[in-house]
Amino acid sequence: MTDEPLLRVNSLSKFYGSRVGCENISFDLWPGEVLAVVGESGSGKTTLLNCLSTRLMPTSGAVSYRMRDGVFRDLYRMSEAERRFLMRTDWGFVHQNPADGLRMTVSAGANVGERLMAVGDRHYGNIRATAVDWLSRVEIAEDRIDDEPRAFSGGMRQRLQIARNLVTGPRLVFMDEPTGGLDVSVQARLLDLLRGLVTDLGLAAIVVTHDLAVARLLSQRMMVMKDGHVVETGLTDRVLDDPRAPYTQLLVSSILQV
Ligand SMILES: Nc1ncnc2c1ncn2[C@@H]1O[C@H](COP(=O)(O)OP(=O)(O)OP(=O)(O)O)[C@@H](O)[C@H]1O
Repeated sequence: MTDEPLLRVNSLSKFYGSRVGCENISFDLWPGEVLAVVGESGSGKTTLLNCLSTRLMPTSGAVSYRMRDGVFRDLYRMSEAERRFLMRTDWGFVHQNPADGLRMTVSAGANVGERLMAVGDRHYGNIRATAVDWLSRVEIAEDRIDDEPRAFSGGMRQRLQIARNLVTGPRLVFMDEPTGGLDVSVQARLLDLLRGLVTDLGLAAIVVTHDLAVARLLSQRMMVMKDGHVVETGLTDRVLDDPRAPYTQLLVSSILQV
């Protein structure tokens, strides 16, 4: 274990004109740590996630990331090519809608395999074997490897998206409502699977969710947002069992429908 964080977020703000997206957000994320960002619709969760993953440029603030060589780099001062390289190799991004993270008209095997090719693997036999292994890890039968994801159920698509993201061994995964839009029984199974993978791989993750059960199951720490601001942060069990901010108390007692 290292005694340095993976990600350092410093006074991050994003405004859309005069409207606050998120404001003055600071935290450290440690290797292997899962942070849940919760809050009702419009609280700024997606804005924050998109800024952290450099899909969106913040208005002010800095985020530094500890690269594999141990050196911290300011994400917003990197070149576009460097950021793309990080996204291909060291990071994953799991979208709520699997169609946003998959190529729907190429086979399941290719969806996983092309990420390996993007990091330089050229050996067809290895790529296929690794793809088969990853499909089985996300409970997709080997005989579906040549099928396109559009022939898959919602749950299978989401599991495929997860395999595509994890096959390159990322150190940090961003997830935007990873179980949203699925049937409740499918959600429970997916959540179990995700929890197992995150633990086995020692992944660090930032998970945006409006579902406190997802936060409870996946994260060690959580951050509660309202109107673009963090209203409470702490260990997930502490925040859920003993919420201190009045807004968190409302959330936890389910008075608020988020
Ligand atoms: N492209 C945009 N242009 C202008 N305002 C935006 C834009 N995107 C988000 N906002 C505003 O920023 C605030 C935060 O929105 P954001 O989507 O980050 O919240 P959220 O918590 O992710 O909500 P949801 O759960 O509905 O996705 C809201 O007031 C929203 O209206």
